[in-house]
Amino acid sequence: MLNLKDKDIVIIGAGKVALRKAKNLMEYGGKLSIISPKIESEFYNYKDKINIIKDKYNKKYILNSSIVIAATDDKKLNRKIGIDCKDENILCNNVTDRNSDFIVPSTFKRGDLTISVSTNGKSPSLSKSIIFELEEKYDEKYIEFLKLLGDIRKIVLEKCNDEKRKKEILNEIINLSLDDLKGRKKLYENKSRL
Ligand SMILES: C[C@@]1(CC(=O)O)c2cc3[nH]c(cc4nc(cc5[nH]c(cc(n2)[C@H]1CCC(=O)O)[C@@](C)(CC(=O)O)[C@@H]5CCC(=O)O)C(CC(=O)O)=C4CCC(=O)O)c(CCC(=O)O)c3CC(=O)O
Ligand SMILES: NC(=O)C1=CN([C@@H]2O[C@H](COP(=O)(O)OP(=O)(O)OC[C@H]3O[C@@H](n4cnc5c(N)ncnc54)[C@H](O)[C@@H]3O)[C@@H](O)[C@H]2O)C=CC1
Repeated sequence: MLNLKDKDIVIIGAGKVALRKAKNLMEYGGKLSIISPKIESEFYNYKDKINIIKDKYNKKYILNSSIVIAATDDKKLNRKIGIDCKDENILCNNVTDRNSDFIVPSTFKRGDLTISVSTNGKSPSLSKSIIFELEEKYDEKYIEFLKLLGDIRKIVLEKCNDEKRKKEILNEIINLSLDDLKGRKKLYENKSRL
């Protein structure tokens, strides 16, 4: 998982695929710019968050960025953008090439839980379908569940010095129900040592 806060990310092309990648990246922070002569209209809904530049690709636009997404419908141009990025030591995701610097998995989030699936470029459709199944299993309840697990873990790390017991507790609590987890949090909060 990359921490993209304050990183400059440039997306070349502003069609449907660029829009999907942009929405995904917005969830991770980062300063997004898009460069394209034609802009998918939905991009303008995010004009406070995305710097929209209506122009053809030019190398000057990628200089000083950390990550570039080559998302035009011109395979040759996407490849050229990849080469420019290599020259400048910038990581590039090419949406028309399975072998670019990195590929984007299918992803969903439940609070701090992130689930991502990749097929290493073999079948993006399969990634999407597996994510669809997992979204049903890991529903909205996991937001609170994970928050409680995080709260309890903090208490256990502070109050338990026995490494073996610490591990046992942290391994065990993931199997509790939401209500039992709430009870456990109260119990541990009221103890001075665990
Ligand atoms: C290598 C990779 C590079 C990258 O983009 O990072 C790549 C490449 C290519 N995708 C193509 C096609 C499609 N991609 C999708 C969908 C998604 N593609 C995504 C990622 C990736 N796609 C990376 C590998 C991920 C992995 O390992 O699984 C997802 C997971 C994430 C995202 O894009 O955010 C997102 C699901 C989002 C969701 O969950 O909703 C669909 C289905 C749809 O749109 O409904 C289709 C049409 C059906 C099909 O082909 O399966 C083509 C052919 C283009 C052409 O020639 O026409 C190429 C180029 C090639 O293969 O060379
Ligand atoms: N990796 C992936 O997840 C997927 C990739 N694709 C492929 O991705 C490519 C893009 O697909 P879409 O977004 O649906 O196409 P689209 O037609 O909606 O968008 C293409 C964009 O590229 C821009 N563009 C063209 N020449 C440019 C230039 N010189 N400089 C800057 N921008 C330029 C256009 O202005 C347009 O905004 C296609 O080749 C498609 O086959 C398709 C599906 C999924």
